[in-house]
Amino acid sequence: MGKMVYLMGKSSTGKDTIYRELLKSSSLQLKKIVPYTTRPMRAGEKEGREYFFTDEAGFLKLQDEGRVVEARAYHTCYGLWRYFTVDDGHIDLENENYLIIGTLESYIKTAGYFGKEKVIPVLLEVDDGVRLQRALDREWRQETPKYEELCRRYLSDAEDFSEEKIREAGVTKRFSNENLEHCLAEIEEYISG
Ligand SMILES: Nc1ncnc2c1ncn2[C@@H]1O[C@H](COP(=O)(O)OP(=O)(O)OP(=O)(O)O)[C@@H](O)[C@H]1O
Repeated sequence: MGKMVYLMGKSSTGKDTIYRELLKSSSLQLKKIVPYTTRPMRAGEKEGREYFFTDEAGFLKLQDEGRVVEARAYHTCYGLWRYFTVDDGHIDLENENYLIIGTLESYIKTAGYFGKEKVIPVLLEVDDGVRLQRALDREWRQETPKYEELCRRYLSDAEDFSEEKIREAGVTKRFSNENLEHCLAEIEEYISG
C-alpha cells in the first residue's frame, strides 16, 4: 500500500529544497503530485515542475468538475492567489508513494480525502531569524523582488502554523532544517521506518 508524504512548514523553512532532495532518493521512490496555482511564475520555475500555473477561470473549471482535493486562497498585495491539489487521474495510492508540499489546512483536507493512515505529515521548522534571512536572500535574487509579499507571508505564517493549529491537525513530529543534511537524514529514516 502506498503513502503520501506531506511536507509542511512556514515560508522559507526549506520545503522546496527538501522536496527536490527527497525526490532524488532512490530508496524512497517518491513520486510527485504537482500542485496547481494561480500565482505568477517566479524566476527559475517551470510549468509542471513546482506547480501547474493556471488562472482564476482555470481553477473554477476544475472545481466545477469536482476534481479539487483541497484549495487555499491568499489575498496578496498582487491580488488573489490560489494554491490547490487536483485529483487529475494520476494518483495511484495502491501502488505508489508520493511527495507533496502544502499547509496544515491542506494536510487536514488531504488526509480526510485519502485517509489519515495514507498521509504522513512532515513539519519543517527553522529559527524565525534564520528563516527571515533566508527568505530575504532568496527574494533578493529574483528579477523583481516582492518584499511586501515576503513580509505579508512572514507575518501570516505565525497564525497559519500556530501551536493550536498544529495540535488540532494531530501533527506531533517536527523536523528542524537548520542543517540540510541532518534534516534529510532524519526525514528519510522517519519515512522508511
Ligand atoms: N538547511 C538550509 N541551510 C541554508 N539554507 C537553506 C537550507 N534549506 C533551505 N535553504 C535556503 O533557504 C531558502 C528557502 O528555501 P525554500 O525555497 O526551499 O523554502 P520554502 O519553504 O519552499 O519557501 P516558500 O514557502 O517561501 O516557497 C532557499 O534559498 C534555500 O536555498
